[in-house]
Amino acid sequence: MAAGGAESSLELSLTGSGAALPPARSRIFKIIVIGDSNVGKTCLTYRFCAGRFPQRTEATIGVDFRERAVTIDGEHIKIQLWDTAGQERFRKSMVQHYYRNVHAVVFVYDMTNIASFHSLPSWIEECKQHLLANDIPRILVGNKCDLRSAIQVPTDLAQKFADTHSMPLFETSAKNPNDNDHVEAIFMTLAHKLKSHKPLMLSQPPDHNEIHIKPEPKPITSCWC
Ligand SMILES: Nc1nc2c(ncn2[C@@H]2O[C@H](COP(=O)(O)OP(=O)(O)OP(=O)(O)O)[C@@H](O)[C@H]2O)c(=O)[nH]1
Repeated sequence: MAAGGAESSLELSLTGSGAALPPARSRIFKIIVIGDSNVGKTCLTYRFCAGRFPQRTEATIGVDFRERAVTIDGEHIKIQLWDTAGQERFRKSMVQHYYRNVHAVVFVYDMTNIASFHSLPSWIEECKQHLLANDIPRILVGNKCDLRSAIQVPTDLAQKFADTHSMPLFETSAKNPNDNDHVEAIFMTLAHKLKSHKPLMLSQPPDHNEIHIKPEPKPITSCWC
């Protein structure tokens, strides 16, 4: 899906008595997902927003945008995941757009590819260059933990890196259906954090396809496979 549609609007709804009332407002959280090409950014965002692993993916060009409505503690919230291109040649023209009005950042590496882990400092540097505020929540996600025999990034190494950069670490798999809940918990943990931070409020009519999520998923710092 092409980036866009993030604008919000305030509409009026009618009650049974005919009186016009504004609909409930919902906050929108914009979360960007960044990391090397092929680490599984598209699959992770798809898993959270569509509830399944995509049958096939192609390299993201520029940025893709997926959205899911959730309810946390009775509040309607829209979680927008901006799935960015990992390949430099597909990023250049878009990069300044997706760093605008960001509420949280998800750094992703592939647990079976040490090079994607070693690239993390350059992704952190890119965030700095785009002047992201220091207090924006950031998390680190090691993906593809289902490929147990091919793991190249040990958990203790990743945990050390996460600690150094004050980020929680999550190891998971977008592919393994048993890990579905865990991908869910990662993004819901972020949403809970953002909700308590009370970032920019945007007006938005409630969504009919809303999915209700139980509150307070536990942050976990080890593999969920
Ligand atoms: N085994 C396994 N494969 C995965 C997992 N997540 C993604 N993949 C595979 O990894 C490849 C790349 O996945 P994408 O989601 O397209 O990667 P990306 O990070 O979005 O790549 P770019 O768009 O180029 O930045 C695909 O072949 C996926 O099927 C996972 O959790 N486990």
